[in-house]
Order: sequence, then C-alpha cells, then structure tokens
Amino acid sequence: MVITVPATSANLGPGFDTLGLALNLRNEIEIKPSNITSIEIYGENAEYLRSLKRNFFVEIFSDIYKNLTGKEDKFSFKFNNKIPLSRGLGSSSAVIVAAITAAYEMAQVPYKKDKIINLALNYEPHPDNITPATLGGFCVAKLKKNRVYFLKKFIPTNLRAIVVIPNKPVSTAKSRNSLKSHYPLKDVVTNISSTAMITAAFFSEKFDILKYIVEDKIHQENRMKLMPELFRVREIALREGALMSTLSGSGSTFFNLAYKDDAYNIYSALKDNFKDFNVKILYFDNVGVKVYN
Ligand SMILES: Nc1ncnc2c1ncn2[C@@H]1O[C@H](COP(=O)(O)OP(=O)(O)O)[C@@H](O)[C@H]1O
Ligand SMILES: N[C@@H](CCOP(=O)(O)O)C(=O)O
Repeated sequence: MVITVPATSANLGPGFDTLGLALNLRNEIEIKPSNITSIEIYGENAEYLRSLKRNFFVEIFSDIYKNLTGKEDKFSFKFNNKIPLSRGLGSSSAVIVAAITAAYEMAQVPYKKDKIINLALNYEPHPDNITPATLGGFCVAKLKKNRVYFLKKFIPTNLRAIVVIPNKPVSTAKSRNSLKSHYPLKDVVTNISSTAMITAAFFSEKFDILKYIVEDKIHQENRMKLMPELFRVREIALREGALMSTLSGSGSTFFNLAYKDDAYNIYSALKDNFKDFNVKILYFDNVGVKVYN
C-alpha cells in the first residue's frame, strides 16, 4: 500500500488555529506486511530522521493498528519525504494524518475522513493543518469540546502558491509558547474581521479583495521578528502582485497566493532577492490524504 499526504499552510495570517490550505507537495509512504519491522527514509531531513530512536509515523501507526486489530503485526515502511521539517508546512500533521489513515487501511476497518481528523487531534491539538492535510482544499476548522467542525472549499486551478522556505527551522511548540495570552479588543476585532473576509473570499472565489484585507495582530509580527528578512519577503511578494503574503503556520516559510499568470514574476523576484532560501511555485491540492492499494 502507498499513502501520500500533502503539505499545508495554516493560519493564512489572521486565521490562527482556524484557516488552512493544502499544497501539492507530498510525502509518500509505502507499507507492506513483513516478517520483521524495517524502516527506510529518503528525501527531506532523511539523515536527521534516520538518527532518531523513535519514528513518529511508526509509533502512531502501530498504536492505532493495535487498537483496531488487537495484533502487533510487523510491517516494512519506506518514506519518501518532500515536506521539510519545522518550516511551517505542516510536516507533523502530515505524519499524523497519514499514519492514522494507513492504520485503518491496513486493519481493513472502514472509516470516514471525519474520523481521521478527530483522531489526529489527540496528537496535535490545532486543526488548521490537520483538516486540509486530510481533505485538501481551503479549510475552515473549529475546535469545540474536543471535536473538530470544518468546512472545505475547492481551490480553483487559476491560483498558485509561491512559498519561500528559509533554511532555519522553527519548532511549532516552542513558537506557540512565546505568544501572548491576552490581546486588546481592537486587535481581536482586526483578526476576526480579516479571518471572516478571507473565508468569504475563498468561498465566493472573489480573490482580488485579499490584497486589502489580510491583517493579523495576534502572532505573525512577533514570529517574523525571529527572522527579519521575512518582512522584506512580504514586501516584495505584494509589490510583485501577490494577492496575500503571510507566514505559513508558525514559520519559517512564507506563503504567497497569486493568480497563475503572476506567479512566475513573484517567484523570480523572490529568488533573486533571497538566494539562500528555497523558493517554489506550487499547485494547490484539493484531495488530501490519498491511498493506493
Ligand atoms: N516525515 C517525518 N517523519 C517523522 N517525523 C516527522 C516527519 N515530519 C515531521 N516529523 C516530526 O514533527 C516534528 C516537526 O513538527 P513541527 O515543529 O510542528 O513542524 P511543522 O511546522 O513542520 O509541522 C519533527 O521534529 C518530527 O518530530
Ligand atoms: N496554528 C498553528 C499552526 C502551526 O503550523 P505549523 O505548520 O507551523 O505546524 C500555529 O500557528 O501555531
């Protein structure tokens, strides 16, 4: 069985722990029943991942598989990773969503994607990466009493993401600890109105308005101060025609949304200015986690 899962960009600026979308940058995992457990890791951060005593995917897969079947069967795992670690592209959510899905598939227990999203929450309590990693598209998610409620919208094919991936990792858990716990009412209002406008723009496919309404007062600026070059990434992307330009998740990646005809200009301006950063044009993903038997 092969399972693939997309990278995700969470928050979209003001939609902290609420908005996210899926990018066509996928980790691929091949799993086969075997007499012994074996793990092969290729691609992004392979050396680092090989050096770890515990494999996050295998642990989650084994727990869920055992819960479903009562058995401790052995498998061979081959990972081909494209999502860089701790860059704000949802690498941990991708692992969680793929591992849970793989366990249900291998155990041959029927499931709905809703189930995957809600189980994934036990491993990562913010649904803005988990929901688009599972479903693809642009997702709005709300956590209430330990349950995720969500809505998804397909992202049209005339849009592209231009991502700027710095070489410095940012741990999501550490970066969350540095956020303030209280905010002035006017800042909260800024985020509520901006998040609502972004949601309406995606659902009505009226993307031009994004140029004027994306504002965050909760987390972005503080997180960007850790890497001040990101302020210039945003300035250049918006100047070259991006519809919006936001920190991706907790960073360090910057996410830029553009019409496909403007994507190359934005890409080359960013590439010229940030030679040490990895700049990519990506399609959006509207499918989410996918299984090939
Ligand atoms: N492909 C992978 N295989 C195993 N563990 C992974 C993989 N990708 C991410 N992880 C785990 O998730 C952690 C990164 O999570 P996090 O800091 O939330 O970053 P991100 O913003 O990419 O989700 C890594 O340190 C590692 O423990
Ligand atoms: N809402 C979360 C999103 C974290 O995304 P990640 O891709 O950086 O893990 C946050 O802002 O902390």
